[in-house]
Amino acid sequence: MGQAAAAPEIELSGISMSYGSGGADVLAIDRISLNINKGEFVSLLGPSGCGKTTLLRLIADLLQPTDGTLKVAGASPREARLAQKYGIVFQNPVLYDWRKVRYNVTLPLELMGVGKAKREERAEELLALVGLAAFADKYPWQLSGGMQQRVAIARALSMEPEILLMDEPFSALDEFGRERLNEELLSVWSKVGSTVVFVTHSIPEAVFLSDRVFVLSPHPGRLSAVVDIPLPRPRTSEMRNDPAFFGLIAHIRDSFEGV
Ligand SMILES: Nc1ncnc2c1ncn2[C@@H]1O[C@H](COP(=O)(O)OP(=O)(O)OP(=O)(O)O)[C@@H](O)[C@H]1O
Repeated sequence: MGQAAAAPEIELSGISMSYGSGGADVLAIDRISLNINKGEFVSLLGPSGCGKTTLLRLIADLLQPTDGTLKVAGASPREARLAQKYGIVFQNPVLYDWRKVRYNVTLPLELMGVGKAKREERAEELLALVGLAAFADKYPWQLSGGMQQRVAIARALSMEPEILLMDEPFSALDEFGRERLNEELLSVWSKVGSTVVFVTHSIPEAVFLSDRVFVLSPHPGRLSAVVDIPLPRPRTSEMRNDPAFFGLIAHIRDSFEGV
């Protein structure tokens, strides 16, 4: 796991993105260049409005840049999307309340025409992976917010995506739930090995999870620092009390000063 890979899996060069047209343009992203390696866990970190979601949507092919080039595994984001390379987890889990948990997880497989037996097998595997095997036949509304987000993660992993894009997935949870989900996400990631791009405005969350943190500054959104996180893996809850952990948080906080 980590950064030891050949060609970068995601390459952004000189990416800019403006919203709107005419005199009212908002420059959300201003000439951002960065590379993300295969199997790497990176965070996009910054205050509200710095363009984190925009950047994630550009990678996901949900938006087109106004300038610059973006490559995913050597191809365009469109080709990557059509090749099912992405799993996406949004801030709000967007589950279907009338479908049991197992059928929420298998929805993408159903849409792709995967047979029932295979779908059932995958649901069992994925729910075990996110620690929800016992909840397969519950409905989403019977689960806590954290459990619902675990269902959304299982669903995002159902097509075995090479790249997992996560947009502030735990921001609606309390501090305890968020820390637990951070640890669970790392345990899932260590098993699936996807490249993860994780959007957050929490410095401790970015430090705890990532191999590298891309720090963004707002108005317009620019890349202001790239911080390596050399904490060993697997990361444990005890590491949150480690001076090295606090040191990295302070270092990133300092990089915001003057922003
Ligand atoms: N559809 C849109 N039309 C016009 N401006 C937009 C649109 N979406 C985002 N913006 C603007 O682009 C900038 C970046 O927004 P973006 O949502 O990417 O930031 P963010 O860092 O994800 O913020 P947050 O943490 O609040 O979600 C902001 O100034 C925002 O107002």
